[in-house]
Amino acid sequence: MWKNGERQKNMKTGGGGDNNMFGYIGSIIASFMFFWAIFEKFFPFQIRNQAHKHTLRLFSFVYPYIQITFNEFIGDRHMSRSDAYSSIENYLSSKASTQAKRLKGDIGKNNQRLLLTMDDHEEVCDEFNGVKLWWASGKNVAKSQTLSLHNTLADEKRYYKVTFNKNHREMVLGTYLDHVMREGKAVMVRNRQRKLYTNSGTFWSHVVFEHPATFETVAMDQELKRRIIDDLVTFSNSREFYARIGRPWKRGYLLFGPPGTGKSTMIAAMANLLGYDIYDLELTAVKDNTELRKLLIETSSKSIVVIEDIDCSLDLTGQRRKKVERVKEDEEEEEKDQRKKRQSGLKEGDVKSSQVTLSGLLNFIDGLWSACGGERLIVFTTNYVEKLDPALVRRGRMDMHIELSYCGFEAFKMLAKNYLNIESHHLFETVSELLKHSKITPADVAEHLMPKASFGDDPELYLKALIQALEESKLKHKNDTNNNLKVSFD
Ligand SMILES: Nc1ncnc2c1ncn2[C@@H]1O[C@H](COP(=O)(O)OP(=O)(O)OP(=O)(O)O)[C@@H](O)[C@H]1O
Ligand SMILES: [Mg+2]
Repeated sequence: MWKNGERQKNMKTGGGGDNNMFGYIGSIIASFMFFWAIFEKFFPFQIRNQAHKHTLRLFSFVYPYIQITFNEFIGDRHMSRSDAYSSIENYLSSKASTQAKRLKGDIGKNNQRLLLTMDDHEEVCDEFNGVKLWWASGKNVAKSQTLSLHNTLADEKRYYKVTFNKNHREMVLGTYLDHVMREGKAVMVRNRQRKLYTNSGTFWSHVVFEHPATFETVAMDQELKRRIIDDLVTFSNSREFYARIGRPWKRGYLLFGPPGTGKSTMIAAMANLLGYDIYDLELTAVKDNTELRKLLIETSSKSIVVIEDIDCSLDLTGQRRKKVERVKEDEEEEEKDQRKKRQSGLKEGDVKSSQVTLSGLLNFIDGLWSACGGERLIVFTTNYVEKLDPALVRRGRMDMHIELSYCGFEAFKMLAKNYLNIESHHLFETVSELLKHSKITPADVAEHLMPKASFGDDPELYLKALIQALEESKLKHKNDTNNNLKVSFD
């Protein structure tokens, strides 16, 4: 904790580049206070008022510091909590936990972690670009409204006050306070309870988002995984870059691959990596382009807008597919449609009246209003990438195309480590050979590695069951290839 004396000592020893003159500040202040006390006792109000004005002028002339106060509540009736105050509170929490002697702890309504802040009348020191600043918390207690004859309401007005040398005025008012606000908001975002939004009509409703998936648990090619993580992290740190080149701060990802290869799981891992909310946009529940635009405007910054199974949601000629009339291509898709309909609560009649078009969706992705809020990912998933209109997935709209495919040996090893807690086994070689000749998804492999009472803790039993499934899959794959050959000879 920084005391006033220490602050002055630091200024003298080069902390702020001042000379010895400031060593006398303490005694000057004490003398002023002494004279002021006498003055207040013997002179009338008008003279005192004038003298006060001049004293402040003189005081600010010799006082080498500047102070800025941030009040907790703003507005005439102090009804709303200041965003700046909340940002500072979050910004200072890490400093408070290491420097302050008295702390306050709380889990706010939307917080998922405990937030430690400094208690009233504590002080912490901060350093930015080699410049020292002192933050103090305080409160003014004013007795305001009288509730009854005997009761008074003590009105506590809390504030943060930052003190710094006047030589650094420009830097503090410019970059430093900007940095505090931004960092404070980032801490707030990291601490908040994240949400999963779904749309019904023009409204988003949400539940708390607590998906356990992380990139460590997603089984896939390691090199591809590293590239995706790098891309995401670079994106989230590129605010200035996007501002400089004049592009909205957003990035599009297209995830494609067969069912059960981890597309939805990866979206959850992305949200967990960056601490974003998810907006799961159900296009079949959106009436028209206007409604689509309205929904987008309501999404917040630091979020992922997801459209799952994009090929099922849009007719790629530009008109929405009429689901009721659509010829079902196979049983798998039919099941998916039923699921979508159930999720969105749509009746068949509703679907016919929907008019979201491909161009409406393109505007949704890169229209002017998509820039509102900033820092947003748009993720499409599909099982059939070849069915998508090239305009929809061109670079700039969908910046990164990620193929999630059948389970390879590397992905298997990751699943074995996560599910069975083993990194090697004599059966791994057999699994590796079989994986080369069978098409099995990570979801299927994971299913075989799920705990079973009859297998207990013995990894060998799980691996043997998996090997059997792989052999069956290999056989099926071989038969399918033979059948295809027969057709082509006819
Ligand atoms: N690559 C993977 N790594 C780890 N687990 C996976 C992976 N792929 C699938 N799984 C497991 O399988 C389940 C289904 O996966 P997920 O829902 O992500 O598939 P999907 O690709 O979205 O399928 P669909 O195309 O049908 O939506 C998940 O709960 C997850 O546990
Ligand atoms: Mg999915």
